[in-house]
Amino acid sequence: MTKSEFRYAHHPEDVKKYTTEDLRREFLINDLFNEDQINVVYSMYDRMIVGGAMPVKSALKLEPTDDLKAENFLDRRELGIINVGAAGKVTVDGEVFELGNKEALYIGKGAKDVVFENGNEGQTLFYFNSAPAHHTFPTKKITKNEAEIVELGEAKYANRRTINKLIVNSVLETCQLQMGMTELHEGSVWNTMPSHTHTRRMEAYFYFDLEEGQAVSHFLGQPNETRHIFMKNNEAVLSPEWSIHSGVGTSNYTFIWGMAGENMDYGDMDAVKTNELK
Ligand SMILES: O=C[C@H](O)[C@@H](O)CC(=O)C(=O)O
Ligand SMILES: [Zn+2]
Repeated sequence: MTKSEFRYAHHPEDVKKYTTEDLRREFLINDLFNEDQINVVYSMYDRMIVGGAMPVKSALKLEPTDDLKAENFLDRRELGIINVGAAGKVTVDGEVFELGNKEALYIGKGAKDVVFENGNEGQTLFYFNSAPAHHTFPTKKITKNEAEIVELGEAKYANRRTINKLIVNSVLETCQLQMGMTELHEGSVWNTMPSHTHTRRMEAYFYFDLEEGQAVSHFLGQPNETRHIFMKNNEAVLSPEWSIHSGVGTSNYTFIWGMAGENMDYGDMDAVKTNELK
């Protein structure tokens, strides 16, 4: 079963007036994993789809939603999946890909049958992002061994973190999707500081491996007009092209970032000086 939701894009002048409840309704995605269900949010930010699949008793087939008006989900799209749970498998037109925890799969445009299945080591949880695509690049599994890994931050700023660039153009070709996973080291709690915007691309963050009872305060908004959303484990948040996307946790955590838009240049960011944030 697939549950689908549609989200509009916003003008930053409107978002200035949003209450906590408005911000959460528009930007927070807090219902990604339900037993034997696929949940998708179709966003007007670069038509990015953010989703989660939790196969328990049965295998789950990725079905097109009404927003897609397509025969198959990937007729005009590409897909990036990262397993944030126990081992599971994804079958793409008959080809089986075993995905362990924190392993990724890129699926090119045109694949017809994408099926998610649980393994037998515990509960698998597949987080995914999908963007429009106009060319078919090969489907490929990516582990940390193939990833481009960058160490960032400093313990004295509580932001030591390992950036695993999994689905990026230095690792494999995609049309516009870029995805990766950033792991905060123990004792480090700040991500994406100094923060940045990139008007050429939207972004979605998905926070996981956050200890029970802890929270991440995610910051959004234009650099001179920021807001925050308190987030729990396994929740995602949409970041408009004009918004910063940074967070601070009450403990360490891991998050997945996914982007779609104009260019494929990971380094294309407009940095914001930390002491100029408002
Ligand atoms: O545009 C790039 C993204 O915001 C993230 O990759 C940043 C990030 O993971 C980090 O600094 O911790
Ligand atoms: Zn970014």
